[in-house]
Amino acid sequence: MSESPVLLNKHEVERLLTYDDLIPRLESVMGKFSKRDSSEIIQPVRSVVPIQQHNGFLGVMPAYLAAEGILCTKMVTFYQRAEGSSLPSIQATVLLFHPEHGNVTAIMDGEAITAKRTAAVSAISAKLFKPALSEVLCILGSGQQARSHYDVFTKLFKFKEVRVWSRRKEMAQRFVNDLQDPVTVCSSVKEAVIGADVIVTATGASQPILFGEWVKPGAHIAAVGACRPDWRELDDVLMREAVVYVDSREGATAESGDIILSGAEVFAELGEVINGSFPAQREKTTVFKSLGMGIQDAVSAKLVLEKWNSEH
Ligand SMILES: NC(=O)C1=CN([C@@H]2O[C@H](COP(=O)(O)OP(=O)(O)OC[C@H]3O[C@@H](n4cnc5c(N)ncnc54)[C@H](O)[C@@H]3O)[C@@H](O)[C@H]2O)C=CC1
Ligand SMILES: O=C([O-])C1=[NH+]CCC1
Repeated sequence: MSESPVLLNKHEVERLLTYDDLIPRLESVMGKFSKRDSSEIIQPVRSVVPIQQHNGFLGVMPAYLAAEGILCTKMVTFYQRAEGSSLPSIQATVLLFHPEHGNVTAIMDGEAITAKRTAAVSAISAKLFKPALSEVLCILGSGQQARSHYDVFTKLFKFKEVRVWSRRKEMAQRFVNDLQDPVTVCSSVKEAVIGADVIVTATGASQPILFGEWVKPGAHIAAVGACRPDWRELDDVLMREAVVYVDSREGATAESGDIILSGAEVFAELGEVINGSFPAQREKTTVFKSLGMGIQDAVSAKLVLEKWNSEH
């Protein structure tokens, strides 16, 4: 009879998962993934069950990392919520299994993992693609992802100015009120992005909100929202003019409306740049289109469990 799984709630996962530990593991696993060695990593494209009646979907995200001994799946729901709803848009649970025996070893909250690993991967993209002189950070959206991106981007990089825009100005104001450092609240997307060197799009938009004509040449955009084949955050001009990087080519061509509907060409995966097989075109305008990957959840969950085990 196997031992009962460890149960970890959001508070515990948040406490145990630090960006300093997470970033190197994500860099390593993204690099390995891009080598496409199926004896090392198996990660199918996310299975998605649309719940059209309620503006949501259920995604199942399994992954097996042989060398690391990680067998994992995340189950995640995303519901487009009314502004100010008390329920989060993303709710998730992550299961870790014993790869040899198949029993569940841990069941943990996936909200904190999703928030932190997505922001950490965007930060890796910014490290590689942002202009050498990056003074202005702009965040579009004021939800969970906006906050985790603010946290890790301002932890890793020094900006002279940080701007935030949200659909309702009071939500942007609420976001800023929670922070220690000054952040400019902008009244329009245009005002927020003009002159910005790094732009994070982390909204629930399903139509473009960011237009290429406003974007400073050479800027880097970490595009986190619009994770359905018919949803957009970025317009055709931006998608076609920028050098487009993705987390996974298969995920991007199956799920990203920004890529599918604009017809933009994917230049490389983040992992291919990490591996040195494709260049980081830092001097050009770059888009990193993130959809999220099971391997990112898997290494995050393993890290959380290792930390928890070291304390018990
Ligand atoms: N790439 C990835 O790995 C991940 C992507 N996501 C995506 O990131 C986005 C943000 O997620 P959360 O921060 O968790 O959600 P959230 O609900 O906490 O925040 C959503 C933000 O988008 C804004 N928004 C909603 N609809 C909008 C519209 N039509 N136009 C402009 N702004 C709009 C809201 O005002 C809010 O500021 C979602 O699209 C979600 O699917 C979430 C998790 C992982
Ligand atoms: O990777 C992820 O968990 C998600 N991507 C888009 C919605 C949830």
